[in-house]
Amino acid sequence: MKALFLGYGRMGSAIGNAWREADLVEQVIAVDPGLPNCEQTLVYPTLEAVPPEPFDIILVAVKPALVASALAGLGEALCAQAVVISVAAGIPLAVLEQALQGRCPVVRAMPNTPVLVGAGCTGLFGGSRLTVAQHQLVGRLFAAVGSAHWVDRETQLDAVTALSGSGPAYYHLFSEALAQAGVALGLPAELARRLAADTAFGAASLQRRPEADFAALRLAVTSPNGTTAAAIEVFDQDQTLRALVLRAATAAAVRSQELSRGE
Ligand SMILES: NC(=O)C1=CN([C@@H]2O[C@H](COP(=O)(O)OP(=O)(O)OC[C@H]3O[C@@H](n4cnc5c(N)ncnc54)[C@H](O)[C@@H]3O)[C@@H](O)[C@H]2O)C=CC1
Ligand SMILES: O=C(O)[C@@H]1CCC=N1
Repeated sequence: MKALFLGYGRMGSAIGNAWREADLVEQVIAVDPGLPNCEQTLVYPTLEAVPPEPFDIILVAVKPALVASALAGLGEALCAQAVVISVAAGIPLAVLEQALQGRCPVVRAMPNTPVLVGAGCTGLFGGSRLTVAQHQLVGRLFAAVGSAHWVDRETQLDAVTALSGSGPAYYHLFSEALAQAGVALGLPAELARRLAADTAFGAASLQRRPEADFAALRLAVTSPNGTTAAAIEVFDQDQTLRALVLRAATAAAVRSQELSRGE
């Protein structure tokens, strides 16, 4: 299987490298005017420079404002047999289909950066022209680099973006804050960083067990009148943390909706 990537920055290269390392695609070719040739990926500066051979998958991973123009330049020779996948936040199927003028079926995907280590999660929504075989292929491709989840309504992708698309950054911010707190409490910076990362990994591993209940996991750490209770009381005072998380996720979803209106 051959894959063409339009845009090979952080998200494009994370997916392309992961698919190639998992042997899901035999050849990855990218178009990216901002990159030199990568070690295992042939990178062309423009679409016109790509030899006119058909691809099975064409994944567009440019910034949302550039998606329509990047797709408009896709010639019949490249996309005659392809499924086009857009990972761009907010850009609606209707805009993607219009840019392609019906040349191929389209899927919207909202992955996240942990696809790079096979631990991503991706929300998917397919257009009406997608065949059952193509639906299965796209699901398999994203499941192979984490988990893949089809949503029923396109608008749900705004919530997926706010939760798991942007979500890794929330956890990284929390780890930054926790490591800084460790240093403030007297630990060497490297030890604080390591403890924060290992704690995030350990807690996530417990959360991913079948039937895991997040509240029960929290209570299992929280001895009555103990150290955790003292910290949780600060986080949960007047629902502070939960209210903040809701505000932050809502801001991300609203931004996704704005992007869909071209704002
Ligand atoms: N970074 C993330 O965690 C996630 C990003 N996304 C989406 O992925 C898309 C790309 O985001 P990032 O990878 O973070 O940005 P990025 O800036 O790292 O990558 C974008 C790449 O597109 C290239 N580019 C610009 N114009 C181009 C053109 N006309 N043709 C081909 N390539 C072109 C740039 O040189 C750059 O390397 C965005 O639409 C974003 O919404 C989706 C999920 C997660
Ligand atoms: O911040 C962004 O717009 C992109 C989409 C989800 C994660 N990064």
